[in-house]
Amino acid sequence: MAMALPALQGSLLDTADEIELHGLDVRLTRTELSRGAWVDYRPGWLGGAEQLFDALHHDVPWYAEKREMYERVVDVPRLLKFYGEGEALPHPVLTEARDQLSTWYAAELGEPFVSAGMCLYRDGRDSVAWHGDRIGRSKDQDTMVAILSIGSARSLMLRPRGGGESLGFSLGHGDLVVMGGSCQRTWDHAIPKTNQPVGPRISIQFRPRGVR
Ligand SMILES: O=C(O)CCC(=O)C(=O)O
Ligand SMILES: [Fe+2]
Repeated sequence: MAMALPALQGSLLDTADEIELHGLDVRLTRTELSRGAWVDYRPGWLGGAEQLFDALHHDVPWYAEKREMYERVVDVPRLLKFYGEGEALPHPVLTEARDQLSTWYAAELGEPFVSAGMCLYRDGRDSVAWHGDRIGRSKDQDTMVAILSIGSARSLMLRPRGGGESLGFSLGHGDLVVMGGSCQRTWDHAIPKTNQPVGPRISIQFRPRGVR
């Protein structure tokens, strides 16, 4: 039987979870991978991640993509939206996130993050297959790809290109991962499908100019 929540409890729940970024100066840990690749991980970077999820889920003009595979046209197993350099982002906290990342990594990266790619994984059947973000300069240059993750947690897996032991990060609920150094060309990453009953997840990938 459904129980009515006291009004006070409802309002407490609302105000406890404001959408806000925390700093990158705490709880950020770097994992050095092989061949000059590394990953930074900052759990809980964004507070109020579930509220931001609801806003983006509703406001972003998500589209489905198809691609050819073995001479058949198949659905890409996730929804997408891409915001290029200079395009307004669908929530002010994302502009703040991009700028905070640009400031934090300025010395190491030498240029700002400018684009925001977004993926919506509707359930455990949605995924992204093993790949590196190697369209553009990342094909032969070191760079960074920063991923803010909201909604349900999914595993981001990484493994050396050409084979080797993989490692994984559970990403959701406002967590940040930054893949850096040679990571895009010497390692691959994936969000595998899962049989677990998971809710939807949105990832926002910030990249510098000319990296895709
Ligand atoms: O959803 C993610 O965290 C990863 C997405 C990704 O690898 C990509 O869009 O290139
Ligand atoms: Fe990727």
